[in-house]
This record gives sequence, structure tokens and C-alpha cells, in this order.
Amino acid sequence: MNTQPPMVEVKNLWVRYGKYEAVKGISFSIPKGEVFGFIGPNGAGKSSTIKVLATLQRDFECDSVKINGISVNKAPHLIREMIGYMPDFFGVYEDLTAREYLHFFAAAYRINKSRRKVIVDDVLQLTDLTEKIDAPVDSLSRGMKQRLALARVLLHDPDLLLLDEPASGLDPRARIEVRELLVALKEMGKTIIISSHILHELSQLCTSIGIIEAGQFVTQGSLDHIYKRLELSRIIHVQIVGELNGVCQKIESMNGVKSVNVQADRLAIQLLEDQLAVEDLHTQIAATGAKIRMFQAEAMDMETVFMKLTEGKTA
Ligand SMILES: Nc1ncnc2c1ncn2[C@@H]1O[C@H](COP(=O)(O)OP(=O)(O)OP(=O)(O)O)[C@@H](O)[C@H]1O
Repeated sequence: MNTQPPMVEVKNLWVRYGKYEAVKGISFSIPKGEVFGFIGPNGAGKSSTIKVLATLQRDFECDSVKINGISVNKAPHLIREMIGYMPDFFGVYEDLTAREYLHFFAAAYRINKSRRKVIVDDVLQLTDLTEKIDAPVDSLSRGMKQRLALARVLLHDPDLLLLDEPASGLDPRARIEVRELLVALKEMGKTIIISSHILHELSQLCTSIGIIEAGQFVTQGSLDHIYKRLELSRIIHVQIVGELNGVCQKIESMNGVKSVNVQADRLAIQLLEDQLAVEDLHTQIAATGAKIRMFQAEAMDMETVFMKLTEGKTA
């Protein structure tokens, strides 16, 4: 029998600001090594919940909130050694270089002076920032700053990463870089909680997700489960060079393709992602011999999810 406690266990958590109820009795459990996507629109209660886990939100009520079996209330100092918390803002670090920034936090984490250089070099390498070690933090691009913020929370090698909107405000390329870094951390066995208001952003990364709205879970479980429950499909826009003869029928007959619409200069393919992944659709189209000029998946945002929910399909 597995007697290991889950990495995160939250039972009946309430967060109030004065009379306002930001989090209304949510419960969830995350086993070790999972990547849990916390999805919801602005103001849904994601940051408040993450702050409770990060021991930064002291005013809350619950039946229990535990990390690795240890109560957040009773032993916040032990919790802080186990977690790496990345808030949804970076802060201002005028004049500090990346090296000084990381050494400052390594000292704050009470990492022995003799080990700091090796550890700082390691986290810079992992986040692909070695070349920026002497660059002023304020001169870094937003994507680099996010990677530096991730490097910072990795300094003390925590088991649990709490990442509040790590990809917000990034351009598509920087988003991909952050995602690749998170995949590497997942492979290293870290347990990760990551919040976002874009469902698709988390779909290739998360093992399970919880969708929160107005302080309560709308649904939670594996992504497959949620796609099925919401009957979610996504539109993929594809341009093919030359004649479309026969290509449309071939795509239409693929498992997971719900429909194919021929538009002015492109095909709009409705895809059931729980049956066929976006990247596999690309591979299968290429395998028909068609030359793909453009292949673009529409982002799955909260709006789409809530539209689906209000259509009553999940009732
Ligand atoms: N310190 C505070 N005092 C008063 N109200 C607050 C405070 N912090 C958050 N709130 C309110 O609580 C609600 C939940 O906020 P929270 O930041 O947890 O949501 P969120 O899902 O993280 O949203 P966002 O994506 O905008 O950060 C919001 O209505 C917010 O205005």
C-alpha cells in the first residue's frame, strides 16, 4: 500500500478579504510528480490559493492544507524549504546583474557561501541564461526575466513549484521556451502547480487541471476527462500548396477530425483533441503527401470553455 502523503492536500479552503469571499471551500489533492494546471479567469481565486500554499496568505480557513503531509499553518518554515514560489509579478531590481540577483536569493535561502557559485551556474545553465550572467536584470527581455525568476525558485532545489501565471505577457516564442523549461522540470520529478487563464497553454504540460471560477471549482481532473466532459474541439487553420483534390476527404476521414471547412485560402479543421493531438494531425496531413504552407491552432481560452459550460453540455 502507498502510504506516501500527496505533495499537496487542500480540504475546504476559504479565503476572505473582509466580507469578500475570494476562495469558497475548495478541495484538491496533487500526488508527487504531477503537473497541476490551475485555470480560471482574472479574479477567480488562483493567486489567493497559491499564496496560501506559499505560506504568504495567513488569513484563511480550512479543514486542512498540507504540503508533503506537513500543515501550512503549523510549520510554515518547513514548508518554505520545500517550495519554490514564483509570483505573477517580477519586481524591480535596479542595477542588479543576473549573477547578483541569484547570489542575493541564494543567500536568502541560506545556501552555504562555498556552494553558491556552482548552484548559480547550474540554474543559469538549466534556464539557458549563462550568457546573461553579467547583464543587468532590468535589461533582460520579459521572457528572460521569467526564466530568471524560475532560476531563482530552483536555487534551493524545492520539491514543489508554485508558478503564478509564468507565461503571462510573453510572446509566442518566449512562451514555448518557458514551456520547454517546465517540461524539463517535470522530467526532473518536480511537482508543479501552474496557473493560467489559457487552457491550451497548459494542455501539453499538465497531468491534471482544475478550472476555477468565482472561488469554486467548475471541474477538475485529467485533461482528457475535461475535454471529453466539455466535448471540446479546436479549430486548426491549414493552408496547403496546390490542388486540394482529395486532401479534404483524407483529412475528414482521420480519427478525431470532426469536420473540414474549405475557406477562401485555407481549411478550417475542427479537431477533437482527446482523440487526435494537434501535432499528430500535422504529421498525418503531411503523410498524405500534401505540402503544408501554414498550420495554426486557435488558442483554447477560458471564454471558449465557459461558453461550452454555459451551453449546458456539462450539466
Ligand atoms: N489583498 C486583497 N484585498 C482585497 N481583495 C483582494 C485581495 N487580493 C485579491 N483580492 C480579490 O480576491 C479575488 C481573487 O483574487 P486572486 O488574485 O486570488 O484571483 P486570480 O484568479 O489569481 O486572478 P488574477 O489572474 O487576476 O491574478 C479578486 O476579486 C481580487 O480582487
